[in-house]
Amino acid sequence: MKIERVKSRVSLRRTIESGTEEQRRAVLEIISTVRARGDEALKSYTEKFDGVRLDSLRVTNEEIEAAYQNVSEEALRIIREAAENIRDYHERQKRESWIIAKEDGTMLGQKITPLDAVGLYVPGGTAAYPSSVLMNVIPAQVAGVKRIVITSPPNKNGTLPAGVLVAASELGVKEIYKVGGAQAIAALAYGTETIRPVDKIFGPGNIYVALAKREVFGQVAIDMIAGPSEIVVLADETANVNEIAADLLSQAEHDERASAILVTPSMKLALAVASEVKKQLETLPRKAIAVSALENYGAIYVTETLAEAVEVVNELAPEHLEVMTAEPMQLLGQIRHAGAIFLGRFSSEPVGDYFAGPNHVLPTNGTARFSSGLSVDEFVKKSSIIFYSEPALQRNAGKIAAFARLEGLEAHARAVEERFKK
Ligand SMILES: NC(=O)c1ccc[n+]([C@@H]2O[C@H](COP(=O)([O-])OP(=O)(O)OC[C@H]3O[C@@H](n4cnc5c(N)ncnc54)[C@H](O)[C@@H]3O)[C@@H](O)[C@H]2O)c1
Ligand SMILES: N[C@H](CO)Cc1c[nH]c[nH+]1
Ligand SMILES: [Zn+2]
Repeated sequence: MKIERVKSRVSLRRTIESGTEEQRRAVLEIISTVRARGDEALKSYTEKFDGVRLDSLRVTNEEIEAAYQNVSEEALRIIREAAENIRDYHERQKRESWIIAKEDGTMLGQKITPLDAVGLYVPGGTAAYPSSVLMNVIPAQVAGVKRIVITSPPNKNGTLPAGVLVAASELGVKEIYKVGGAQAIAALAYGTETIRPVDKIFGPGNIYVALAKREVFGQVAIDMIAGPSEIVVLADETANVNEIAADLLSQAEHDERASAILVTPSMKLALAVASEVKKQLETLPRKAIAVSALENYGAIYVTETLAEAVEVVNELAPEHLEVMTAEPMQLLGQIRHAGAIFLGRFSSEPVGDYFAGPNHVLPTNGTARFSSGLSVDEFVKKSSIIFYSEPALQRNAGKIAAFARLEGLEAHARAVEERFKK
């Protein structure tokens, strides 16, 4: 890993991928074909891109039962325990509707209503994560969403990964479709004979999925366009070199565009971590991916002081931040921008990816400066409630009408005055 001395003004912000002209055109064509030809379009795109002709798009009970045969008892127990932790954490995010009554009889409030139907896209390939099924479905359930749909591209045998099916089934998700790419997003947004449309689409995917989500935004809501994983470790000379190296690699192995950065005031630690990362890479099954990620998006930044290192972290605004210093709790107040903050040496990043309870869908590309991880809030909407009593309106009618006339909106003014015409 490259070692660089820095003060601040460092950035890991990559440009959000907008795809090539050809990819954008392909996505537009896929969406319009799905709108025109429905299920038949889904089946023919699945044949073309995923190499399998399906008779039926929906996952059957038999497929779910077969999936259970391919997941060990132990894995099942772990999925269940993780799900419990995730549910427990998200239950605390739940907001209640509220209403207040004033002395003059006015009542004001906010009504929380879950979305009716959401769709979760689970990417195919090696990135099919059962943990992401838990992280998206559980907040939806806690919010009270009634209809939760999962879509994912089938493999060549016409099935979905066993772990994904088992995780979905453990949560009671019944509507699962074997459709991937832009065609899946089009089906969720506009509907086909088999797939009824949803109100909001969640989940990551490749460039075709990302472009399709952007294209259908407006017809439906979307969560975010998530970028590749990122980790920043903030450490001082007291931190354990092997543990830092292992944690950096935990995110570098995700994707060739993943980013892993150490920020430290200790040159001694920087040198030791650089050499330990090299050593640990040798035995990693996903070495090629991690090497490429570290070459292009990895770095070790050395600052003069710990305070400067904290400033660099805030500049980076990483998806995941690990604080491995003598007193991690004392730095918490100074950290302004990070999707998730892992404190101390026993809070390794994968603890959050799988098990602790907070969501692992987090803001990337420096967007932690202004946005937050996935939560129950993204699965509800808020309606304001207004009840004005007669005396309350009488007392304020003149002011409201005057405000309306200030904007030149006479009908607004008259609507209020109509109540008190003599
Ligand atoms: N940020 C996260 O949390 C996170 C998590 C998991 C995966 N991911 C990302 O998800 C992606 C997974 O990618 P993937 O490709 O394996 O699976 P995917 O499910 O995203 O895409 C597969 C689909 O892409 C479509 N496709 C492929 N080639 C096409 C072409 N030439 N024209 C039109 N459509 C085409 C096909 O319909 C296919 O079904 C990766 O980019 C990975 O980084 C991100
Ligand atoms: N670290 C990823 C999000 O950045 C989530 C994940 C899923 N499985 C393993 N990790
Ligand atoms: Zn991860």
